[in-house]
Amino acid sequence: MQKTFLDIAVGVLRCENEICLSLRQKHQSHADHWEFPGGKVEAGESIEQALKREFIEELGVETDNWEPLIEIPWHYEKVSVRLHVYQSYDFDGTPHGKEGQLVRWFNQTELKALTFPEANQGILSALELGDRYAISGKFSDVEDFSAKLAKVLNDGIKLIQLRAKGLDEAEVVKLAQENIDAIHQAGAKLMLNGTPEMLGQTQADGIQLASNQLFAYDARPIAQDKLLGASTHNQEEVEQALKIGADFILLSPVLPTATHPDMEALGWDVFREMVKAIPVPVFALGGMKAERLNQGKQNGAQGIAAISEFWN
Ligand SMILES: Nc1nc2c([nH]c(=O)n2[C@H]2C[C@H](O)[C@@H](COP(=O)(O)OP(=O)(O)OP(=O)(O)O)O2)c(=O)[nH]1
Repeated sequence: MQKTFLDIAVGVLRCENEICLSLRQKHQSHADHWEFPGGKVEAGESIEQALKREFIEELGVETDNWEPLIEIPWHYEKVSVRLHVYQSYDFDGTPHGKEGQLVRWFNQTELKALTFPEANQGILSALELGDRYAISGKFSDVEDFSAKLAKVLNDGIKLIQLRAKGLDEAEVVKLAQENIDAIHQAGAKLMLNGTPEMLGQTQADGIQLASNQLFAYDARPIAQDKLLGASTHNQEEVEQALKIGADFILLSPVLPTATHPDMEALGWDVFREMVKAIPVPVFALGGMKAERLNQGKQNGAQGIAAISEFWN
């Protein structure tokens, strides 16, 4: 049976590193949970119009320039919602709880410790991850790896996957440890293409599970405070990735790619339809070039992932 979703406009209002939240009240569902202000989209309203109205009604501030961040479909016990999450830095006035609710600014790093409605996990991931994901490609030796990594960091890329198929596990762990300080100093995060055990031996930020690894687990294989990325190519793999609590998904190949000439490309139309049903950020992989970033976002992606485009 097709469920009807209630469209909810959700606004991440930002001021430098801080984000404005309000506390849901006793008479509401998800009482005492923090939320990004917003509410139901009324008939005939665009998301931006709904956000402007809600922020005036609930927080007494005029807002503008809302940009899409992520769309989250979610089934609660009594209602199914589609959260249309937008963000903006543009507001006039001081947000305050016009309906008696507590309103507070939080530093982005504080959000993980707060209690939100379940659907918000994907919003937190979307805020944490950038919009470009670099996957390491060929390198001749350790020095060459570090030089190529330095270029990626210099380009402002904040999410990097260490993928080195020619090395054994101990060598990958060593390479990760040798480069982790440079990555963290640049404000970036390192994902290991490897196992939970390897993650435990490094200070990397998370693991990227290959599609054939996903089915080895029934539940999330790493701690909540680490990032779990899942590589997928079809609906079945996406469902398994969500079942084991992936924080974000790589979906490929979106376009034909020289690395996997045997695989049929999904194309943007299929990609967009699949993303619509996924409640966490999705990176488009396969044939990605920097200039495709906007196209990816228009098709619902968090951003694009690539080897050759970023690693050279
Ligand atoms: N505004 C907002 N709503 C959220 C967030 N996360 C989340 O799951 N939701 C859900 C909770 C509600 O089911 C719905 C918001 O609808 P609403 O804000 O008009 O609902 P409401 O206060 O009248 O409360 P209720 O009907 O759910 O009790 O979206 C969030 O971060 N912000």
